[in-house]
Amino acid sequence: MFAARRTVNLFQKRAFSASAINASKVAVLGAAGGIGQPLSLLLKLNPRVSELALYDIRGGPGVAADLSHINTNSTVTGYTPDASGLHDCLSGAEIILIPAGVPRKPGMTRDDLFNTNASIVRDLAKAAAEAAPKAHVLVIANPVNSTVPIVAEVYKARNVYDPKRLFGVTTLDVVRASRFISQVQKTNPSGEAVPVVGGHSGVTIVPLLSQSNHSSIAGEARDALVNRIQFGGDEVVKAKDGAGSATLSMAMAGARFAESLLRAAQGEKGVIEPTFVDSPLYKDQGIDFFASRVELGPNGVEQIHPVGEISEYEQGLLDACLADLKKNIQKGVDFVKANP
Ligand SMILES: NC(=O)c1ccc[n+]([C@@H]2O[C@H](COP(=O)([O-])OP(=O)(O)OC[C@H]3O[C@@H](n4cnc5c(N)ncnc54)[C@H](O)[C@@H]3O)[C@@H](O)[C@H]2O)c1
Ligand SMILES: O=C(O)C[C@H](O)C(=O)O
Repeated sequence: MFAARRTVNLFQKRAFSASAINASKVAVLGAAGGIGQPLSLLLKLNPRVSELALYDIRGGPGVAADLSHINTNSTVTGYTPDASGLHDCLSGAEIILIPAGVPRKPGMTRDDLFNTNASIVRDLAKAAAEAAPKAHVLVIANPVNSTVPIVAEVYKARNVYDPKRLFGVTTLDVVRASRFISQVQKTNPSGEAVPVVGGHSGVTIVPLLSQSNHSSIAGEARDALVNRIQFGGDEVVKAKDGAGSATLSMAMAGARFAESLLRAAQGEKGVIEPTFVDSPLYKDQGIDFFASRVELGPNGVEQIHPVGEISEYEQGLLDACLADLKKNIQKGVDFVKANP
């Protein structure tokens, strides 16, 4: 009898301390969309998430009701644009993921989404800056090279900008890179790590095969692999034939990034993810944001890793990247200045 009671008490104590460590509210803005739904599903399955707050201009409560029946401990609440919906969704959030915005159709570049998505991201950033200024903001909406600077400008204008807490999600590029190289080399993708630096569109995506397990890939095989990694998004857009772009692989990549951030926030050391952040690496060339390997910590960015040694061929890719990136970043900054 005594032993049984003691077991229960120990269990309760362990359960309490686990939930205290893991209490994390995560908000998804655009939660009813192609990415938002599977991303929210993966977050519902993540035991590090204690509260899931789902916002969309349409359909948030339905997605929340559906996910709330899954037998994991986290609570799920759906919010609409009515009354204080967005504010309530964001309030108290530690992580805010933004997949809200329109996806590409065949023939479009990510930059073609700017006119629609810039104002969506700006308005969501305004709400986040007010309701949860200390949350980590993970921008998925394209064009990431411009939408991340948009969020930064919105936060700067409100004096709440913390460069360590703003991330452009470029995880899908390294997910693709490890998969594509494994297909060429006939290896297990989980053992492949190809650093991808720069930004998240076309030539701004710079895979560093020289730093992979297969540094000897050269010639046409190398060129084809680099091209596939840079334009992997187009493959999906073409295959979906007007019905959007990558959603399921993106949900996996976004959930992986959120999980890494939560692991780091909960004290794990040495958590490294590629991400597009406010970075010192090319500021001397007027480029304020750059994706490279970033060590994450409880306050977000802990350490930004340099690009490292690269081949002459990769230096050519990097030069092309930097030229485009500079324009993409400036476009986002100018947008907020002209449309505060
Ligand atoms: N970073 C990446 O690697 C990556 C990968 C894939 C897609 N994307 C981008 O993610 C975005 C979303 O893609 P998707 O396939 O989920 O699109 P989608 O159209 O399926 O879903 C977008 C959702 O956003 C919602 N939304 C629109 N305006 C909103 C607002 N103001 N507030 C809240 N919600 C709003 C819509 O109602 C919709 O549910 C696109 O811009 C796409 O290009 C980025
Ligand atoms: O290709 C797109 O437009 C979506 C996304 O950026 C991707 O890389 O799949």
